Amino acid sequence: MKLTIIGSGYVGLTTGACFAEVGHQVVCVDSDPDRVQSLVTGTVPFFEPGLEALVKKNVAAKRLRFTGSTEEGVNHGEVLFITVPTPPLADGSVDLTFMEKVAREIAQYLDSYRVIVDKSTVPVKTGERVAQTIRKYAKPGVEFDVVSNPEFLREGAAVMDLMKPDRIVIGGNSDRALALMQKIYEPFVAPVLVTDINSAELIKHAANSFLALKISYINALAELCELSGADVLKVAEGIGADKRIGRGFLNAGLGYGGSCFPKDVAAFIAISEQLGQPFNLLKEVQAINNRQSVRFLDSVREALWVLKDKKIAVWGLSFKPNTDDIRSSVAVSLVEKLVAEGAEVSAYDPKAMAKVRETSLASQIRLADSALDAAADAEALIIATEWAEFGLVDLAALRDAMQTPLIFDGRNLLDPVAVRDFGFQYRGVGRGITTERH
Ligand SMILES: NC(=O)c1ccc[n+]([C@@H]2O[C@H](COP(=O)([O-])OP(=O)(O)OC[C@H]3O[C@@H](n4cnc5c(N)ncnc54)[C@H](O)[C@@H]3O)[C@@H](O)[C@H]2O)c1
Ligand SMILES: O=c1ccn([C@@H]2O[C@H](COP(=O)(O)OP(=O)(O)O[C@H]3O[C@H](CO)[C@@H](O)[C@H](O)[C@H]3O)[C@@H](O)[C@H]2O)c(=O)[nH]1
Repeated sequence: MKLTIIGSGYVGLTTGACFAEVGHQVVCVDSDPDRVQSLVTGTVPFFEPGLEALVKKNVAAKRLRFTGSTEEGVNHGEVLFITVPTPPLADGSVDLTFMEKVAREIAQYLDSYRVIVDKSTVPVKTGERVAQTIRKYAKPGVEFDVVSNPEFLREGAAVMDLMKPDRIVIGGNSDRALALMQKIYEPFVAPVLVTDINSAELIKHAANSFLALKISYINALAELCELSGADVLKVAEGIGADKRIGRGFLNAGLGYGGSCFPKDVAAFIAISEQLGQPFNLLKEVQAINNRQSVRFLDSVREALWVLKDKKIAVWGLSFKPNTDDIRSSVAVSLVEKLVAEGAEVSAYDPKAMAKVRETSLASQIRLADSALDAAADAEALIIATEWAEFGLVDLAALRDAMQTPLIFDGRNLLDPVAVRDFGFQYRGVGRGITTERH
């Protein structure tokens, strides 16, 4: 089928490449000329495992191309997927100006029937507003349908998540549109859930908020583990073995970050308030999440007393491993807090250094060439993102490189017993049982 994706970011580009991979003819539109130029020359402007190869393969097979022209995109696709940003406003509610603008742009070029699919994460009832906007600005009589098809991919595993999703959610009320959507997803082996448009929109915020809730639940337990001498990893294993609970998203640490959870939990709270039923449980989810990094910094201060002039190494700057994305990264905000207190920070990330260089933080810290280089002469090491390579580091070399062998493991990456055997003092999150040497 002929498909158009409007917005070629993490979601748009991965969706476009995966649709092309299963045989659809895809045009990806983006309003950023630099991004289009980069994609035309085969360069994906962010790191996502497997994506660049998939893009190149499908461009070469002439199933995927890029343009800056929405008109070209609207003319090409029988179905138009909107994947533009839906960032937060200061009060937590969603800024829908990108959505509204795209709706107007589509309307301007609409000449014959199209399905307009909202894949961006939007508040419930946005589909209705998109339809009203298109109706208002389109030529009289032109036919179209609006469908909601939320995206559940995770960065770092985006291609796999799109090719083999747990489920595909399609919300709409037109048989014609739903039939086209089913046809698009036919090559994907996944259960398809068809709903009304409002339910589909709500599912996305409900899913992300529930995952964030699981993380805050385990982080609240981590605090109790520290106070009681229990080990949160064992507790997570013990409760996660119950199929009704599940082990996923029970990793205690510095809390959730990234471009989705913080904004989507805030959005769901704002949506619930607008609907007249404040979702107070989610406010506690946010509060626990914020407390994690505060508690973590407190433990660093407790060990080093004053942070001013202390040499602190930080491993990991991306918001999670296998991505170079530093949007709302807890690691970055932790570094900012250390810098604000006068610490001398040396940081290293396997993929995010280029993105950090584009920020003002770059001039305030030392950007190291490797994990060991970051740790040179450090009085403490903080693990802020659990990149696999940090778990494979030569512990003897690390101990010898550091001024003081002290590790704060914000993601429970290392084995406390193993690092203690190498002479380190170690502090994880929620690992009360291991705070003493046995
Ligand atoms: N990143 C994720 O992991 C993820 C996963 C699921 C859902 N989402 C949701 O998907 C949406 C997009 O997120 P993202 O991370 O891909 O964003 P992104 O910032 O990576 O990409 C958005 C792209 O849209 C382009 N754009 C903006 N306005 C445009 C317009 N008028 N016409 C054409 N292009 C335009 C931008 O230039 C940018 O390239 C958001 O609603 C987000 O919440 C994101
Ligand atoms: O047990 C866990 C799992 C995750 N995290 C943190 O949670 C954040 C988000 O992680 P993850 O969900 O893996 O990454 P995202 O790419 O942000 O994906 C989430 O957000 C996307 C955007 O909406 C959704 O599509 C995905 O389904 C949803 O998992 C990161 O800071 C992680 O460090 C934890 O602290 N503990």
